Amino acid sequence: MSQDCIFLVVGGGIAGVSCAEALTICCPNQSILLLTESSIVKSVTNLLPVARYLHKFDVREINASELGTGIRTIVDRLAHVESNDHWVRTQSGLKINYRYLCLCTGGVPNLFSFEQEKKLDERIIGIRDTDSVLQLQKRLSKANDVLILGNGGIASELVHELKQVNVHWVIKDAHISATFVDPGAAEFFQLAKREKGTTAPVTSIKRMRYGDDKSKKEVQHIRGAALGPDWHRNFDLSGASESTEGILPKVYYKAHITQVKLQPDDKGLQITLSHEDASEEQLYCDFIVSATGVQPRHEYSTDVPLELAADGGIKVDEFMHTNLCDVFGAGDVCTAAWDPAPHWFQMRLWTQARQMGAMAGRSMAAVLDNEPIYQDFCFEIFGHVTQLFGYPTVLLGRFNGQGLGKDYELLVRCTRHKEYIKFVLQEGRLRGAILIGDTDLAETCENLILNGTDLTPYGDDILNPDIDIEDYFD
Ligand SMILES: Cc1cc2nc3c(=O)[nH]c(=O)nc-3n(C[C@H](O)[C@H](O)[C@H](O)COP(=O)(O)OP(=O)(O)OC[C@H]3O[C@@H](n4cnc5c(N)ncnc54)[C@H](O)[C@@H]3O)c2cc1C
Ligand SMILES: NC(=O)C1=CN([C@@H]2O[C@H](COP(=O)(O)OP(=O)(O)OC[C@H]3O[C@@H](n4cnc5c(N)ncnc54)[C@H](OP(=O)(O)O)[C@@H]3O)[C@@H](O)[C@H]2O)C=CC1
Repeated sequence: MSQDCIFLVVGGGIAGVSCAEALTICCPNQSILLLTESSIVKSVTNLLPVARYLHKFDVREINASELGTGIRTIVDRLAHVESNDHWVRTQSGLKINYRYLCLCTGGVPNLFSFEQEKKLDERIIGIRDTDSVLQLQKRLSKANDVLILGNGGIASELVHELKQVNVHWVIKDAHISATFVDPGAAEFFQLAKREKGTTAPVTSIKRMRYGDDKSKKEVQHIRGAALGPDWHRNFDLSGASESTEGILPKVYYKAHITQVKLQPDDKGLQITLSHEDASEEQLYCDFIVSATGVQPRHEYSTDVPLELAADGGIKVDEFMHTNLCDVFGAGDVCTAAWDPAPHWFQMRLWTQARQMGAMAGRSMAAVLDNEPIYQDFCFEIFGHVTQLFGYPTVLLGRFNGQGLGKDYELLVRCTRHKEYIKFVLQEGRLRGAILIGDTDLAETCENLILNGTDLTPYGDDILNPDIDIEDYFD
């Protein structure tokens, strides 16, 4: 049994669907086949520009059959790639001959694990797709205490969304949400949570020169694609403890789990945490949510070994080409192995999954048509639009001073409960920004970063709340 196509895209997440959609635009008359393990695929809707190169959008789950005309779909799992002969084999034994292949097989949670005891691992769960949230929901319904491990996107969302359960948040860092924000913004979020609706906004501006590099490092087997924005709105994430109403999550800073024991009668877990000063502390929980990052997922075999980066991702060049002939890659499964533009770096986010998927589609089309191709401008600047602790948040460029060493300044404007704005300046030029709240500054900041405008003459006025900086630079 075999099938033929010109373009074969594997994976029904944002990267795969964006790649297939780009191909329908570039090569409407060629056969495009999407091989997806799950019949539910992700599609981007309500794309809204927030700045010139920055968009926010919704992610919709649709049945694979509802994808645009021009995309054929097969629900099956990729098992083997024979790149020299241009065919793949699926788990069910189907052979698919292709001309160009794009691997968009995403990632799985990089779970914290106690391999020595399987029973303990059963109480450690990760969040990736709908099934995993249903599992979380089931466990929560009987839980009084939950431990959340990790300090990135999922942990920050869960800590804000869980109800009727004691939340123990264990982080390696000295401030919360360190993957995305700096200590100042973390404090802004915590104050907002503690003082919900109590005080009037007061604005303060501070300039700080960084003496040390505070930059953060960037960036089981589960089936469906990663969840979409606001995924938690569709699920009741309540625990079994009504007496916890209004109790804030307890944060364990600079802490590591050193021991996990099952309590007698299968009652839950006894956890030992160790701190930087070598002190130890015990806590009890029903289960652990391991929100500890993503591992690229590529379980299929290949005739020629895929070249992998240190983080396990498939290495791709600026045109999303892997080391295998006519094989491309996009999204969470791959690692950007090109020399990046000064304001861009990779993070495993759906914005980048979409951009990489579309870039891969255009590159494959260009190779088929023997046309020149240039890297898309979106790879010139890192941009991320999200919500953290209920606040709209925009991250631009090297927003945490990533890769800038010790030689940068921070200019911060904070209005309690309203907004937190941080500019990262190097030699008077804006290199990155964190914009929390409805700041309307995204486009201005994007322009300032890309144009490299010298802001030295404006001094701290650049963030003076009485000056409209959008007008300033018009
Ligand atoms: C809970 C959660 C919240 C998130 N929130 C945000 C957010 O607010 N903002 C943001 O920017 N990002 C967020 N992300 C990250 C974002 O979802 C991912 O970066 C993005 O979806 C990755 O898309 P992808 O297409 O590369 O991978 P995936 O979505 O993982 O899709 C991969 C697809 O490939 C399929 N597949 C895998 N192996 C095979 C195979 N062998 N054969 C066939 N098919 C296969 C899978 O079934 C899946 O459909 C979140 C992630 C999670 C888990
Ligand atoms: N709003 C958004 O934009 C959201 C984005 N996402 C994305 O979804 C993906 C999965 O989210 P998530 O799992 O939160 O991943 P993230 O990469 O965002 O965060 C992982 C966190 O876990 C920490 N960590 C890693 N290993 C350990 C360990 N063994 N013990 C303790 N801490 C550890 C990391 O610290 P360190 O960095 O120091 O290694 C980091 O703080 C990510 O790509 C994320 O960007 C998810 C939810 C929301």
